[in-house]
Amino acid sequence: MKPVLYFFKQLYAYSGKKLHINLIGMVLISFLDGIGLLLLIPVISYSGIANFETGNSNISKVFGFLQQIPTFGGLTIILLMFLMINIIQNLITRYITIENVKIQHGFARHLRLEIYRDLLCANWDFYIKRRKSDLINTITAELARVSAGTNTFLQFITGIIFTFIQIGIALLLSPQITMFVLLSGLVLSLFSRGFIKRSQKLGSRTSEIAQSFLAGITDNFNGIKDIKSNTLEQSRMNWFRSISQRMYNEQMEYITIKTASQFYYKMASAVLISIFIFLSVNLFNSQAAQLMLIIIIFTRLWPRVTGIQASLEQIATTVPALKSVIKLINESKNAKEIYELDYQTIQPINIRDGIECKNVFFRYNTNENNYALNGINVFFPSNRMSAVVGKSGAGKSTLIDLLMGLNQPEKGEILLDGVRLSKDNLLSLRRSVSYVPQDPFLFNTTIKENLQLIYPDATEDQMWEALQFAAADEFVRKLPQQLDTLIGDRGIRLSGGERQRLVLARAVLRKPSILVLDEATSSLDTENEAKIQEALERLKGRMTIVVIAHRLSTIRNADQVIVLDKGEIIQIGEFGHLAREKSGMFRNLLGKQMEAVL
Ligand SMILES: Nc1ncnc2c1ncn2[C@@H]1O[C@H](COP(=O)(O)OP(=O)(O)OP(=O)(O)O)[C@@H](O)[C@H]1O
Repeated sequence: MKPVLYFFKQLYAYSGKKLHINLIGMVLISFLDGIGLLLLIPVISYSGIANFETGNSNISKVFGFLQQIPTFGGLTIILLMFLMINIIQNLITRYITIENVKIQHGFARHLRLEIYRDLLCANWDFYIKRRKSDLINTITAELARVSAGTNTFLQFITGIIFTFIQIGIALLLSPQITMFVLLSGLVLSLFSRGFIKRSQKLGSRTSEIAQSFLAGITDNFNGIKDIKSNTLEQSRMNWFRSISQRMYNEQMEYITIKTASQFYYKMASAVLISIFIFLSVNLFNSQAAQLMLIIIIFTRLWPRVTGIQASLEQIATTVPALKSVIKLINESKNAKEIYELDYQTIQPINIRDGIECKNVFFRYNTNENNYALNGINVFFPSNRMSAVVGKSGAGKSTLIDLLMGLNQPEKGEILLDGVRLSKDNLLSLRRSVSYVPQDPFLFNTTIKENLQLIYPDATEDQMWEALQFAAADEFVRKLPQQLDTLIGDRGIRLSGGERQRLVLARAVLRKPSILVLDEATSSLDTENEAKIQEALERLKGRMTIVVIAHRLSTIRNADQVIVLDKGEIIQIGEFGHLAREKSGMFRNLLGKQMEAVL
């Protein structure tokens, strides 16, 4: 129940006045509905089907005034009232339906925006601990279920209000019959708790299957090349078949529970009404008028009771989705690192002396003993090129993630010109960094728009200059529409090297003061690598460059080379100097690469 309350509070905070107006509208409709129902009685009386005796009964008191009106006029008045009530009732119903949909979708949009903003503002650690497909699933499928749940919840409130007012009217007409219906409803609701529990369990399974489905599909298309080249189609098809079957079973189970509970209620209704009529006629000698009332009250009140039950079951299936959305909201809020998205006004940092790692320790999992970085002390001088090398898993990417403030040291500190890197200067640092990752990201749009992504105000001349720097101008000129050429999903229409050069051009376009390259030249041929090397050489005095390189030839001109092994710095110095250290790992790495080339 807690998650439902949480969302109700959120919904209330979001819709406020609108929800009040809707509630008043619902009360009005219920009253009008009740009056319409009451009017049926004199109509029946006039028609002569049954006679509601005058006297002391509640009904005769309500309709006593009608006796003053001549028969023909009375019926006309009643029918006109009936018509008016129906028109007003339907107009309000239409208004409320539209307003409820507005509340439902408006609330979903509000939640979506909030969650997306929180996700964008969450730190890197939040992302490395989660599957991307789970995040996608929560903000798409689970949120859609929450939105549908909001609708059910609004229906539930409507149901409750209607029921209470109908109960009031029914009590006015006949307290005994109403009490009987209510007691029966209560007894049945005790039996139906099982349905609600089963619905909730089913809802958890729905969430879990949807999560696995999206994760599997995402992996499938991300790894389609591997699937094709390793003939894994058959096994993927088997996986797909099995998860589709689970989805089918789950839908079938859902409909089985739903129809079972509805069947149960409808049968109970038929049995109860039969018993009641039987008892009324045989034991209490009720008249036609009373029997009419029994049927009217039963047929009006009972569907409300079953409607509430159906809404409760549906809300129960939504609870797991509510829980996972709440979890995501809380976790992303706890991982907040950006407090104001409009950070264009934040000035980039201009590093004068350099960036220093002082006794830095970092591990990905604080429950484990393994440190990815273990007591790192190093200085990256400004406007110089530093290269980080080491075997796979040595901690190179982790180190530059810390330099960019993506992760924070567990112990020790990162100093920018002597000032500790903290949340106060984090965005200034990020605004001065351009980063080229191992697996660079290109949008499925034109080259121009991909370049503008980093620097929206760039002129075409500046773009060509950046492309030339990255040795990418030649291939872009050869493309049919040059800068306006569409490059396909994630740049798939370009070769690996072309993609890398384009991303490099994008990185230098905004002339950052810090350029971080993670394996940025790994897909380049020797000729283009040499061009990049020259370009980096030209930039050396103008920006601080940090390069991770497996291909050691790229960093031949680096001002300092940092050799990492198992999270520790084991060598540091100039390329030539390290190359001459006979027992050093750098020479070893270099030797292995030379062997590979030969
Ligand atoms: N997200 C993560 N969660 C847990 N451990 C991680 C994570 N990323 C890296 N590690 C671990 O931290 C250590 C350093 O990894 P890192 O990626 O920094 O190495 P690297 O030198 O950049 O390797 P490579 O050259 O293969 O990219 C490795 O032992 C790795 O398994």
